[in-house]
Amino acid sequence: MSQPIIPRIGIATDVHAFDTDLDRPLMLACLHWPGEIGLVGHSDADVAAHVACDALFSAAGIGDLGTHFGTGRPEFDGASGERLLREAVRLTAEAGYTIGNIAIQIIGQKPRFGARAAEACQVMSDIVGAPVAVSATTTDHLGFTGRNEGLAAIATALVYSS
Ligand SMILES: Nc1ccn([C@@H]2O[C@H](COP(=O)(O)O)[C@@H](O)[C@H]2O)c(=O)n1
Ligand SMILES: C[C@@]1(CO)OP(=O)(O)OP(=O)(O)OC[C@H]1O
Repeated sequence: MSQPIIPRIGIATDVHAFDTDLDRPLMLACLHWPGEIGLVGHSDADVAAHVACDALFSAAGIGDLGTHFGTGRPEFDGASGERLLREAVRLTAEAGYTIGNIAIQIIGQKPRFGARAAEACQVMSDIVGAPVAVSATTTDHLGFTGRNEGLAAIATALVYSS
């Protein structure tokens, strides 16, 4: 008798502060956001791409962002969210898992995400090779995201044994 396929869920959170260098470009959900202030990080600090990677690692049970892209890995200094996400997809497959979907929620006042949400979903889905849904919410001006000090993101991912 064939074994049932039991999917595995992963969860992740990430936070990055807005840069005090007002010229740093904002990369968010694998898109460039002209006119918006960028986030601080060793990489391009794409908080949405990072949570997607971390949720995949969590679902596959293969560690976390620091395990694979830690600051002890200088080859990832300045890496784009897209590069990290492609590598996370490769590592997930290498661990024997197919990706079902990823859901990401960005938390912050700015940028207003809605106008480019469909574009972000398409770009990230193309990179991952499975549906990626990206949405956004504010905290009604409460907390560090409410004060525009940075962005947070949370994500879940579902994978199943290939
Ligand atoms: N950075 C953001 C945050 C929110 N949105 C959109 O606004 C809707 C309402 O957000 P509340 O936090 O006020 O409930 C939300 O559902 C998003 O559609 C956005 O585009 N960008
Ligand atoms: C991506 C890495 C490595 O370049 O750096 P950051 O861009 O600072 O991102 P973060 O989400 O803080 O942690 C993961 C790091 O390993």
